[in-house]
Amino acid sequence: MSVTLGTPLSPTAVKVMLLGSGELGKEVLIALQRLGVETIAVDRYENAPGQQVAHHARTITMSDPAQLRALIEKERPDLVVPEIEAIATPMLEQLEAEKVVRVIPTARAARLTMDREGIRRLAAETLGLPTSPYVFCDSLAELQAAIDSKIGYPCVVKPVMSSSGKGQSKIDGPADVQKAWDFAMAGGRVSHGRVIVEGFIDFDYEITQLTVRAAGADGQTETHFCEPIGHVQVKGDYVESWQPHPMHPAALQRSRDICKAVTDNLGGHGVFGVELFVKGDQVWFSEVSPRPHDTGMVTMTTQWQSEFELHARAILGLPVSTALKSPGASAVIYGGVEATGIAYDGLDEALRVPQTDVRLFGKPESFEKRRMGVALAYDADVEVARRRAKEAASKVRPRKG
Ligand SMILES: Nc1ncnc2c1ncn2[C@@H]1O[C@H](COP(=O)(O)OP(=O)(O)OP(=O)(O)O)[C@@H](O)[C@H]1O
Ligand SMILES: NCC(=O)N[C@@H]1O[C@H](COP(=O)([O-])[O-])[C@@H](O)[C@H]1O
Ligand SMILES: [Mg+2]
Repeated sequence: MSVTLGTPLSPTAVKVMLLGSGELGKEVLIALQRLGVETIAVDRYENAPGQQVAHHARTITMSDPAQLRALIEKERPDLVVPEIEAIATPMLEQLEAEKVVRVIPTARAARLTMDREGIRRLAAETLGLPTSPYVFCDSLAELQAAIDSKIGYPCVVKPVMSSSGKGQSKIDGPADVQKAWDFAMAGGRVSHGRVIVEGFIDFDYEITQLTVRAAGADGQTETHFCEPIGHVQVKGDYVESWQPHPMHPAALQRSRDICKAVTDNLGGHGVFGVELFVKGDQVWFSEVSPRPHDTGMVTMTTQWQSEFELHARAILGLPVSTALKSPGASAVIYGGVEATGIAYDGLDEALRVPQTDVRLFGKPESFEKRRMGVALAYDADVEVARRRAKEAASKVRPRKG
């Protein structure tokens, strides 16, 4: 097997198009740039983080199949790399079937993980993996009936298409049901009017198990596992992550068996962020992103090859190493204000916290709870790293410009 790369902006260029160019895509694009790949960053708004570092920036409605086809046919990338869920994935399947483009990891994987229903039914019903009990509902009445007959309280309601906790809420009793329904209707990325209600899992901890499918020397696909990433979520959105998260060997083995089953089925090459809930030796599959994961930003300080470099290498057919460099942690920097073109005070103070680093994503518009940056810290002691990452994040003070 020999992989050939080219020169960007020349006839030999290998061209990669990112569909979604937020903070995760930006890092994948930087990793691709370092290998001399020609990059096209697509997003729904202008000056998205990844668009600021790519050769080409395009702004379209990615959930519109006609716009998506027109752009891909015009740019003719070698690879299309979905970075968010809300994409017209059936169109990607068509284009892949017509051999117009290769989709990472596969168009089918992008479709199945585009909403919660495809992946949940695959994991629970086709693969028989343990998940929370769940029902999909199209109305408030169906939601109430599902809770009364099957799910019970407490439970969690989420729009079928949403991420980073948007539209998600926990229901503790009958008084919360209407509110949760209304919140889900307002919070989905594409309004579908459909939700999943899940039984609440009272886990000890949750992890992201980054799983990489990459070509081995003989051309066969190999599966590699990163050290487990522990994280804390508030209102369904990650605020803190660390690596490695200590696990009982039986729970770790069970986790990796689940990851292998899911990623073997989804196929293709690249990084998968498999989210798992753990209680004692019991492990539940929650969901999977067929791409780098937000909690995996910690790998920018903990691994020799970050999850973004791993993704870039794997999709290009290059070898990967998931070796840990140092334990470490990440902590999110939220916008805190509603404004465009905000300023960030306190970077010097943040970086004076030992063994830390900061990424500011450069998002053109800030919202109170929009993730605008992340602080990273490494230390032999993961608890020290967690403290320092949080301290560094707290020193960065976003404000109106
Ligand atoms: N059934 C459940 N039981 C207990 N906690 C849950 C359940 N479902 C979700 N959560 C909590 O909410 C978090 C976010 O849920 P989930 O990953 O489904 O949302 P999301 O919007 O897809 O988030 P992201 O895009 O960041 O992965 C989980 O990491 C977990 O902390
Ligand atoms: N959990 C999924 C996730 O973290 N996705 C990341 O957030 C961006 C959207 O941010 P925005 O909502 O601030 O535009 C996405 O483009 C991706 O990088
Ligand atoms: Mg999640």
